[in-house]
Amino acid sequence: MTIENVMVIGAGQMGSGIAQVCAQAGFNVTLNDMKEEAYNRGIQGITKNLSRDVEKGRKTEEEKEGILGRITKSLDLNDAKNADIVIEAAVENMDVKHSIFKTLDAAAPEHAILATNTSSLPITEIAAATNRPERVIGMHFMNPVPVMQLVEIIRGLATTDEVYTAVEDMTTKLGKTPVEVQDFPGFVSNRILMPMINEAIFTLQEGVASKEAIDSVMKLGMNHPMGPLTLADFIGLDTCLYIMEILYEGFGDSKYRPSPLLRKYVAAGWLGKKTGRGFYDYS
Ligand SMILES: CC(=O)CC(=O)SCCNC(=O)CCNC(=O)[C@H](O)C(C)(C)COP(=O)(O)OP(=O)(O)OC[C@H]1O[C@@H](n2cnc3c(N)ncnc32)[C@H](O)[C@@H]1OP(=O)(O)O
Ligand SMILES: NC(=O)C1=CN([C@@H]2O[C@H](COP(=O)(O)OP(=O)(O)OC[C@H]3O[C@@H](n4cnc5c(N)ncnc54)[C@H](OP(=O)(O)O)[C@@H]3O)[C@@H](O)[C@H]2O)C=CC1
Repeated sequence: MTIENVMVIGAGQMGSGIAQVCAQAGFNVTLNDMKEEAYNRGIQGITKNLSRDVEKGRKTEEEKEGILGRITKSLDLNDAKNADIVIEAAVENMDVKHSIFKTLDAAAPEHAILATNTSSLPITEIAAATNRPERVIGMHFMNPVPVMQLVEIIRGLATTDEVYTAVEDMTTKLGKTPVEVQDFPGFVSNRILMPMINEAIFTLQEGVASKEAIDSVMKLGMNHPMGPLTLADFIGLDTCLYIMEILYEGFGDSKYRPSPLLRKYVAAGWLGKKTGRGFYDYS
């Protein structure tokens, strides 16, 4: 199948990054959020990234304008009527995703693929909200989207080979590397990454070392580009907690219990970089 028109749901850090890389690759992009302010914030982020590319001589001003010109604003999920693929990147919550997928199923053309950028929620369960589970798939980008190479592609129970191949081809057109993964809690990326982050939070909670020391150990000792607490702030502590809860519930194994300190920070609204405060202060 041919993909020309892409709709992205959610203009947060992931949705705006996905919209940027799709527009850069020449796709027509409709970027949707519930609120105009959220859409405007998303476009501001994209514009900032593209302007940096122009300053560094990687793009011309015309290319930047061309990319921005391929992104159209949407505040209504019914704008999916022209989409060949929808990539959902709203909040990590099953009820929200179910409601979005139900609406998209009614609004999008029959041939359209409904993809989700979920970090951990079961693709099969999201697909069950639609009448087209064979056209629902996980397309899991990494943060920051314009920089990271990987897209995990997750098959739901009913996903067809045709849909898998179309998403794999699109991923390659975006300049990214697709990796096939089955539908299990946390897939591969977050099943391995998030318990490490959670353990770092337990280590902090138990007073084993300061936050700076914990991050330094993993940066200098293991050559990670960011320490685990800085990375948690970067991902969003709410998203980290949602993922740990999915792992804990999905496997029924106490080794995945979220750290109480993580719960406390989320309850306080300290969600990391995006709210200005998490383990570190960004104000
Ligand atoms: C939770 C999930 O479901 C899955 C996930 O995504 S888990 C998170 C996965 N991501 C990671 O693990 C990221 C780990 N961190 C890193 O790789 C690096 O710290 C980083 C790429 C984010 C920043 O790299 P850095 O060397 O420390 O900083 P910096 O020099 O400012 O940036 C490097 C390049 O990335 C670009 N960059 C950094 N942040 C960016 C952003 N948010 N958007 C676009 N580009 C960005 C910079 O412009 C810079 O590009 P050039 O060198 O070509 O100019
Ligand atoms: N953060 C990360 O590192 C990664 C996250 N993901 C996944 O990507 C998704 C988005 O995460 P992220 O971008 O970090 O989150 P953000 O909080 O940055 O962005 C989510 C955006 O979606 C909007 N939104 C919420 N509900 C709806 C809706 N019903 N319709 C349209 N828009 C909606 C939010 O609006 P408002 O703010 O007004 O609620 C917000 O603008 C999640 O599923 C997450 O698990 C995947 C890979 C990495």
